[in-house]
Amino acid sequence: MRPRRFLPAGPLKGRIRVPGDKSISHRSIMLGALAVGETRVTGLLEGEDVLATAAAMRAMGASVERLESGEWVINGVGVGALLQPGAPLDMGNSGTSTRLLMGLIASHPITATFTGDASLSKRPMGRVIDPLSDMGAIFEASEGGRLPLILKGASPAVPITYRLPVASAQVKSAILLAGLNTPGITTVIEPVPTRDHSERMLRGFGAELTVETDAEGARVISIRGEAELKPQTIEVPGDPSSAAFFIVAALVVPGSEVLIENVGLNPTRAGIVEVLRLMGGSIEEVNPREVGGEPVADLLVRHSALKGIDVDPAIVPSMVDEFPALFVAASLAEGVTTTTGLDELRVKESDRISVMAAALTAAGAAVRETEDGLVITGTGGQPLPGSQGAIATHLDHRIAMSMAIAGIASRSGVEVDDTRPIATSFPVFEAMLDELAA
Ligand SMILES: O=C(O)C1=C[C@@H](OP(=O)(O)O)[C@@H](O)[C@H](O)C1
Ligand SMILES: C=C(OP(=O)(O)O)C(=O)O
Repeated sequence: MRPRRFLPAGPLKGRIRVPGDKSISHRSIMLGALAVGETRVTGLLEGEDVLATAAAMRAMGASVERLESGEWVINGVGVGALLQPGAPLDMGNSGTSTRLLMGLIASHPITATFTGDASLSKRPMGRVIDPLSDMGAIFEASEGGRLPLILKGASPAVPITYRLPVASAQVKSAILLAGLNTPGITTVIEPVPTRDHSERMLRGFGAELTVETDAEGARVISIRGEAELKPQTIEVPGDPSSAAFFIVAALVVPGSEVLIENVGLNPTRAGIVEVLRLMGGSIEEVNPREVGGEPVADLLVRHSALKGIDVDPAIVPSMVDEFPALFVAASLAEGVTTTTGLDELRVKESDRISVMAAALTAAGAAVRETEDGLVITGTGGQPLPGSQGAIATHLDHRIAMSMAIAGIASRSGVEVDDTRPIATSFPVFEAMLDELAA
């Protein structure tokens, strides 16, 4: 364990550039590994989760090499040509690697064992095992559909039409990726829209993919299988989920003004910006442009007097990873913030509802946990008292980073029990925070 006490900071000033988007980085490597020829990626996130994806694609025959910081070159094997890995695939802490790779392997004639850390081994895999089994893949999972598990791919796989029972981009993507090497048309029906990076990137790599809206307003996404992918040059935009910690930090620490460059603002990801603005946050979009087929802008964030609000549950999928950071903002706002519809947060790296309730309470915030959310009464801009002992982060990077921000906005600091998991998604987080707060 690597504990650290995050101490109160003066105004945050300056400009930062957050690392590349984690979702897009995973997909760049996976799709590059399936295209015949050389894919070049710049701005790749070199976090542990993405490195787990890179190692897995290497183990299945692709060449995935780092040239310099963020700059990678991938030589793919072609759809249908993944090799059987010689050893178990260690997915570390990464749900995205696990579920998307299960999709890829499900329609290849190979067998793979998936393992992960203590956090990942508690997370539900039934949500991908069910549809991929319908496509013909065979699973031997641990109790409750968990890791470690063995997956035997189907050859040929059977195309399906599947209606997502949970709003999950990982489940959607797993089925679409399985569809890549499945004869015929594989369809996913998505009643609630989730991040659409897979759709954008599959199309970019040349797959035949259509998106329609049905009579009930659900998205109907179809992919034609036995696709041939063409190698691409990809510039990965900055990760809005990483930017969120610094947006909140700049909003809550008096006197702050921070420019966060190159933040991806895909509408299926940008819910946090909308909610913080509704709370009164000053977040200005400077130089809006397109990077790697995604909308991007620099965000100028200034300290603001935040007000509590009722967060509309319809916005949850577009900010599903940002609630821990939002809870910190709510703890420092004036009045009550109510969140509902957050059931999915209970099956992330930790149960982010309970763990954040306990963490913020330990830091002196007024928090009440409900079945599907938190009700937080803010301090009205006064710093949080701070924590006595160490806050338990349960191998969850986003809990650690959120409580670090709570610490800099506290009177006595907040101690986090383990900062190591931060490296799964944002290895330079502490260095950036220390520099801005210096
Ligand atoms: O598809 C993706 O890249 C992701 C989807 C989301 O998970 P779910 O699909 O489980 O909601 C998100 O929480 C995760 O960080 C990344
Ligand atoms: C939920 C997350 O990631 P994953 O599901 O890939 O572990 C996250 O990064 O917050």
